[in-house]
Amino acid sequence: MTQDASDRLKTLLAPQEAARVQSLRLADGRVTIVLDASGMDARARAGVEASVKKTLEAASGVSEVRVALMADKADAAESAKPMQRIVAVGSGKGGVGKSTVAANLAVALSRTGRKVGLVDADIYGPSQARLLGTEGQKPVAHDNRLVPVASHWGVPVLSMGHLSDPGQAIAWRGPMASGALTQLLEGHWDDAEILIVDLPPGTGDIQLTMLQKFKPAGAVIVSTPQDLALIDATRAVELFEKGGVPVIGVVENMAGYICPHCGEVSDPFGSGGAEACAKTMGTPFLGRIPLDIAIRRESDAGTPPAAGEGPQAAAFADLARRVADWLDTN
Ligand SMILES: Nc1ncnc2c1ncn2[C@@H]1O[C@H](COP(=O)(O)OP(=O)(O)OP(=O)(O)O)[C@@H](O)[C@H]1O
Repeated sequence: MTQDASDRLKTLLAPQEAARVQSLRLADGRVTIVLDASGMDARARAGVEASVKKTLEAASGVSEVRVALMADKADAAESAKPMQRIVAVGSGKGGVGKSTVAANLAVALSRTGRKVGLVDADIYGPSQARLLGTEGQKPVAHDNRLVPVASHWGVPVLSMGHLSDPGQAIAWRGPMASGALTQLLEGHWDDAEILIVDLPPGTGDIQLTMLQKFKPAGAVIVSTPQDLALIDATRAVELFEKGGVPVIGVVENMAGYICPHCGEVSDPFGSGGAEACAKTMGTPFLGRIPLDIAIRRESDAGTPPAAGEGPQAAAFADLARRVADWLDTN
């Protein structure tokens, strides 16, 4: 290829792309271009690669474009890691189904093809080992870090429930509990793009450690429709917002009970409260999960309903889609 042809192709690139060109060759219509990608994260690399490819493919005399991105070793190691984002699932109040929503959100996101891990940060009342059917499995340590336990549902998980005996009460003080949370979060989550973290209810040490140390990308708040639960949900939203963690939205769980015998829908806890509450707070509403005996039964059996078919799975798939959309655009 002549220098002229090389220069001509280079001038087609945006100046910031042209500045990164280390070599550019054209042979038999095929362009091989090497770019210096030092200091760029994975997203920026992908963006530059796509843009350069598109520009050169449109040039006359070019039938194929091969882009190679070169970086120093530290950069290359960093770019090999997938961008991992933490989504915290919280609630102001216990028993509203936060763990159930966290487990099924993880499974539903994984069904969309994303690589998802699940951390049970509910140190005092861990339930994810049961919900994902991994009770009795013990994580091994590698390089002083825990290796997540594989589950049947494509979602690896780490929980205090894997480390303590079932039914054993954990009575740690705040700093110890925060230390345990750190170990769970700093496990070998290398493959996970999204880490769903099931927080304990309320606004204590664990939540603060979580916000300060691990900076979740966003938080999902779970509430039932009763007024009292909603007041607590408002507090949870405030905690995250004060901590600089954007609230992805509020989910209403245990909404609308469908009688398994006659099919009549009733609202034992009221209905629409979480949507109205989200509106008042200016927070997105992420949808409703029905109060359904099948959800409790399947969850207790370690078979997350989100992994199945039918309306329960559809409700969690809908939630997962909203969370994924949020992550893609924020
Ligand atoms: N939509 C639902 N329909 C029926 N049962 C549900 C639903 N959501 C949760 N449950 C049941 O409610 C109980 C409490 O749920 P879960 O443990 O998820 O709540 P939690 O908010 O995480 O509680 P904790 O504060 O103890 O961590 C469980 O038995 C669970 O199976």
